[in-house]
Amino acid sequence: MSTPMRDPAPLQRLAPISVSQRVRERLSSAGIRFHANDNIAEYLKDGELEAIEAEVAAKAQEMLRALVIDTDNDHNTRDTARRLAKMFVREVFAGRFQAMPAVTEFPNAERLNELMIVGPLRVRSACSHHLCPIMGRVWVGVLPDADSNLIGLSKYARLINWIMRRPQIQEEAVVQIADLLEQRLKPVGIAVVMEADHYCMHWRGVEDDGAKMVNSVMRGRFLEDAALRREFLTFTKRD
Ligand SMILES: Nc1nc2c(ncn2[C@@H]2O[C@H](COP(=O)(O)OP(=O)(O)OP(=O)(O)O)[C@@H](O)[C@H]2O)c(=O)[nH]1
Repeated sequence: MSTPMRDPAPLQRLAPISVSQRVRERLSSAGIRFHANDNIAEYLKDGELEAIEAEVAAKAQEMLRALVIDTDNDHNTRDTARRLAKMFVREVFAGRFQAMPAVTEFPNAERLNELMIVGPLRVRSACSHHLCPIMGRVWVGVLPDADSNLIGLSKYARLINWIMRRPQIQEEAVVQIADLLEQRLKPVGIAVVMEADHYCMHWRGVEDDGAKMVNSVMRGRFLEDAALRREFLTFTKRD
């Protein structure tokens, strides 16, 4: 009498799935994009970030092994996988996993309607292509009206760094910054200029140490009014 073949499907269904797969499935079924520079904090449950960090550490350990590094006997790399996971999840890419910093908005009680400029603000990121550092500076120009909100000066740095602490490309980073500030401040004009060093060009690849990228977003009155745009750009004159 032959033994009936076992159907492997029910066992596969019971196999535990990784935390990252669980979160990816949750995001996909909600129709939420999870590109490198998107924030997914709202879709993480208690304890999942710790589990993601552990999963990243296990995968990083595999990568070190694939690079033929003897992590068992090399005292310098024994703990590197754990450090990499902590760095990506808690530090340099924390802007993907943490909720937006709290920002108090104040009414524009004195009806300020003149150009305000904040900067240069230091920003650090990494390119989405090679995960090499991007180190730069950002200037923000805001033209408020009576209906606009004001925010504390330090909150510009907090919001911008929340966006930059994700794998980015500079063209998308400046747009995300302008979108967020526009949403919070409701100005009649917003301008963002970013100047950055890309280590994927300095450290590797073409190995050009001097090249920088400068780009900007101009919206509302900054688009319509050349004199206003010039005034802002004069203040952001880079050395
Ligand atoms: N447009 C843009 N490109 C970026 C940014 N950061 C890095 N890059 C570039 O992204 C590109 C990635 O291109 P690929 O050709 O796929 O990668 P690669 O073959 O490793 O490129 P090389 O750097 O030329 O060796 C490189 O040219 C980088 O210099 C950014 O913020 N904006």
